[in-house]
Amino acid sequence: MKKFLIAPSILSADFARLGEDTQKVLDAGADVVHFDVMDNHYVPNLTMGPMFCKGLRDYGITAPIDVHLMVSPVDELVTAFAKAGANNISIHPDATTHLDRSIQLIKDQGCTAGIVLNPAVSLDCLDYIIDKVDLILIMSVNPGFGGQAFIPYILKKIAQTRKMINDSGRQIRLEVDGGVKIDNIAEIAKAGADMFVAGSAIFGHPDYKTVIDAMRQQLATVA
Ligand SMILES: O=C(CO)[C@H](O)[C@H](O)COP(=O)(O)O
Repeated sequence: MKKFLIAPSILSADFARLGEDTQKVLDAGADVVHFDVMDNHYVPNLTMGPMFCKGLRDYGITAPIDVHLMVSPVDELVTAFAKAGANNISIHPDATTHLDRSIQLIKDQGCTAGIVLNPAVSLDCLDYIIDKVDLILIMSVNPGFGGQAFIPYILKKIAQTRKMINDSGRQIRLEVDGGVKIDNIAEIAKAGADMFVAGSAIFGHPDYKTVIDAMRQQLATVA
């Protein structure tokens, strides 16, 4: 298993050329496609549905697609995104009435399952669900928009989550999303993250490879 994964958020990609831009960021060395789904209900923005995910597969994108559902309710879209080619689907505990059932639904659809915690949402539910998830996504901005600043108190939350994962003895990815840049990625990794979503930092630069290489150089300094 690769130690660190870089997952560009295509929320910041060129939507008029989504397939081409996604392939370009993968060719530049990205590991995973991070796919942000917003419903203008759970979050105040509206983005992409399952047809976009299928469109990327039809275009020829073969990399893992990591779907972050910022929607409520979740279950119908879980099924639709699994059919559309998602590999991982992550959901917010406060967006579904029956979290355990929704996590099981993701797995029954053949995907890995992630749980996402907004900045001020407690880690408490992990006590009950950690044995069933493959990924924990810690939001380091309030969800809804790219280009926001990393919230500093999240570093402590990442460290607390890392301890819970290590104590569980399970292989669980610890993903961080929001305000990840070249100059803070090492600090976020030192706190315990091993998967990094970056939207504006990568797609806002004219040369994606330069940013991804610089991020990997920073990660190489972390033991
Ligand atoms: O989920 C998100 C927002 O809800 C985005 O993935 C996230 O904000 C990444 O964008 P950036 O790297 O520009 O902060």
